[in-house]
Amino acid sequence: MAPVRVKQIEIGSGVPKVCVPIVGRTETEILAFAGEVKNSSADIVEWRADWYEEVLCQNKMIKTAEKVRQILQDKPLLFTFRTKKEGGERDITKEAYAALNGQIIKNGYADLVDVEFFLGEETVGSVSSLAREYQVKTVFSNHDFEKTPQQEEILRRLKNMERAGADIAKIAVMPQKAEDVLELLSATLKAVQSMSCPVITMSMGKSGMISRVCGEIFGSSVTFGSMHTSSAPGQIDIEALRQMLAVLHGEYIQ
Ligand SMILES: O=C1C[C@@](O)(C(=O)O)C[C@@H](O)[C@@H]1O
Repeated sequence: MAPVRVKQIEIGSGVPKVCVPIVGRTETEILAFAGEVKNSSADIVEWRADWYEEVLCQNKMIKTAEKVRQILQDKPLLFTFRTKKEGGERDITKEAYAALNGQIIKNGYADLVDVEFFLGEETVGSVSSLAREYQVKTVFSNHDFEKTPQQEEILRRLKNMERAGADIAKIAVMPQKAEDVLELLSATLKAVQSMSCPVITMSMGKSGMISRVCGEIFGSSVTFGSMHTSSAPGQIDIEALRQMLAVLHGEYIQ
């Protein structure tokens, strides 16, 4: 598997990289959050733009994006509009989704963009080819907030993302029982053994929390941690998460 370099960060080698989502509804909230994350130990910052109440107002959105970029300076930024269907805050047409991501990519406001895989070939293809042109990395993603598909299906989706041109392939699923967490971890291990792009996986909720700390062993290259507000169930506070990653990295072995 070949790691992906984004600014000073290498995704897909060593300790999983910690990504903290900015989840603010107003520009004031978003910029304050960006300031806090900038000064934290986060390796990557995700801006969950579907939370922003002005996200579909092009002028305001561009101005806010420019300010976020300025505040974060050299911290890698992942831009994400999560659709309602996959657990996000609002709906969007495919045209508006492609236009929004296009604006962010062309203006150089993000280092990585999240591309929802099930939006279909046309949208995924147009956003990802633009990203490639502007040297922005793509994280193809899929989320199931209800259940966990079988490991063969999880693996199939990750591989399809790679085949469709993802720089990084991501899937988040919800466990209904402990076996579901094993299913996700098993699929993750098989993915890193058979794919060439890094993968990001997580089992959500409390029982899936273990999957957010063991990426160094089973292969998930990024883990999402929270700073006072989380963007998905089961996210661990960034400081506690750092410690758990350090323990599993072997830093506390005597
Ligand atoms: O895709 C993901 C993963 C996530 O859903 C999680 O479970 O941590 C959180 C989202 O903000 C992010 O876009």
